[in-house]
Amino acid sequence: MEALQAVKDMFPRMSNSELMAPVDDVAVTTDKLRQQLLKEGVSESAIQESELIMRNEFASLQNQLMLLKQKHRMLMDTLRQLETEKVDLENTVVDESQRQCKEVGPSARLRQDKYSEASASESEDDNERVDAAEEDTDDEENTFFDTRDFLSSSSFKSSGSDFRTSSFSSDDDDLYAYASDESVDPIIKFAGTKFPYVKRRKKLPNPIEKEKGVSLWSMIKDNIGKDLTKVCLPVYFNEPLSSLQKSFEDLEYSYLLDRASEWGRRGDSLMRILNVAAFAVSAYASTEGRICKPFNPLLGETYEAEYPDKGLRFFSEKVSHHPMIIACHCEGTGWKFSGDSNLKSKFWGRSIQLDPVGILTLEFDDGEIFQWSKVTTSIYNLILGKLYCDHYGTMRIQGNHNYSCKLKFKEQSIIDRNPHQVQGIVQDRSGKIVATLFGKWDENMHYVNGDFSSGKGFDSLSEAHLLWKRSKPPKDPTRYNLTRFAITMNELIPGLKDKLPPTDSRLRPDQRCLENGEYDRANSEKLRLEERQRQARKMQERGWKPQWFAKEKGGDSYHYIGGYWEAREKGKWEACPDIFGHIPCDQM
Ligand SMILES: CC(C)CCC[C@@H](C)[C@H]1CC[C@H]2[C@@H]3CC=C4C[C@@H](O)CC[C@]4(C)[C@H]3CC[C@]12C
Repeated sequence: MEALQAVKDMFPRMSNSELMAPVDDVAVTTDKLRQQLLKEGVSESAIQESELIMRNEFASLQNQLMLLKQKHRMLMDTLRQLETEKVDLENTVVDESQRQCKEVGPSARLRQDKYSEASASESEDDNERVDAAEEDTDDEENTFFDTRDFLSSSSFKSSGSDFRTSSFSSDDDDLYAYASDESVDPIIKFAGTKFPYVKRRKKLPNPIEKEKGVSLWSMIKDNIGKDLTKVCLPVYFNEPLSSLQKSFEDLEYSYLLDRASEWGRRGDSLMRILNVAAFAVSAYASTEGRICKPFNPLLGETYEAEYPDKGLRFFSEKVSHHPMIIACHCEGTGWKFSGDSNLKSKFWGRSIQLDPVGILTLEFDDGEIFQWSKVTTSIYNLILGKLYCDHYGTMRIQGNHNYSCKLKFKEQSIIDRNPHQVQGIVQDRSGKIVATLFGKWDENMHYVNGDFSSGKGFDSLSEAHLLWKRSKPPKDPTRYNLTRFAITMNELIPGLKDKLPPTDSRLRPDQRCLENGEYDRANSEKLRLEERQRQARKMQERGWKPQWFAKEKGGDSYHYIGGYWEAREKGKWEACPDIFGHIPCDQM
């Protein structure tokens, strides 16, 4: 926050009237010139000609000045707009770091020690960059060998043809990547693929209005004259998904959990944790090339995703506005996944660093539990250049049985020819490394048995197995760059609308308008809801409680209290307020 303030102070704030004021009339007089020329005995006509020349010269100078002033004004507005975006982004994804520091509860402390150290030091010295990845001074080597070189070598066997199922349309093949490894049991191969087919859309609706140009200026001019703090970021920067829906994106590759469940059932806990690790990495795949902001859900907004085609149902709710926390709960086939997410941010001028706080928990029906936290994400080029994000740091997947896993996400450097690398190891209770993982968070993950964490011995290596491969992008990519899975998330499939509570993200009007390409309406609806959301803090202070999640006794994390699907069965939504409509006076 301090850093943000410091940067803000760097921008001089001129009032709009100052900026728009016409250039003061520069009085140009030729009197002195005339007198001089008269003294020299120059003729009247020559004097008049000289005066004309002078006046013309000044007029063109004045024109140039006006143009410069106009350019200056545009630049100032651009700067202001950029500043607004920054602040808005902060508000959406971030919350007061101090508040969070104070609120570090037992569950947060459960996380890896190094990580908590990093967050604690933040309040002491906000300006010192604490790099979770660098901080990790573990015994193992930190070197990242070049997986690309390795993957392209002839010793690598498991790429080639991936597993395909016939029960899916041609569009859906490629979904369940699996090594062409004959030894893999077909039951494992088929785990997570034998679910009923549900017809879902393959593209977003065609935009009703023409897409607006990417020009920042087109948006700036709409905001001229507004108080900086009241300017809301135009909907143009949003993608037609809420953060609640975005959290469901982590489950795109849920078949990895189905496989993990099946492996464990057969007593192979190593294969189980390898699939869990691949799942944890796969959650990042959809962030590549995504540069729009998800909608910030309203307090109490919910999102349900019933996906029998993936053998799961997912539910999420925004449980707190300050700090912004989203809780989710997902029931799969043989497993349950839950967590709450809250982002701590640091602003570095041209980039923003987001540190997710909170633990994700995966519990298999046989009682095996895995817990991990997400790594740091940074968004670069906020001011100039192409916006992109990177994920880096160490992720520890802690299991309650035999194995635990450590995954390192390599931080991208400016000249990195091979970014997005992830490498990991699986250790047994005694600390022995039993398997090595490697890949890229936006491409694939492989494993080899044994310890290859130093990268040595890879030449002689003949067996690397594919665990996960990112599925191909949609046929009709939009400017939001949504994955095929994300495209399905805001769809109101036939019959669904009647079953939803009034709090579901799919019913949020501005988001729906944006999806339909009605940009102007989307903007005005967004303004209305944002105005409404300003009441949220007050509501929370007056003891507002989430509907479907509750804080653990003495803990800090939210847990699903149940009842959502039961209420849905009965259509009992009386307790769900109409959050997208107009606010009743008694709640103001
Ligand atoms: C509008 C302009 C200025 C900014 C656009 C910012 C985009 C790139 C930001 C806004 C919110 C961000 C997301 C917020 C939260 C998470 C969860 C984290 O565990 C992985 C990264 C991820 C998924 C972020 C990816 C980048 C993201 C989508």
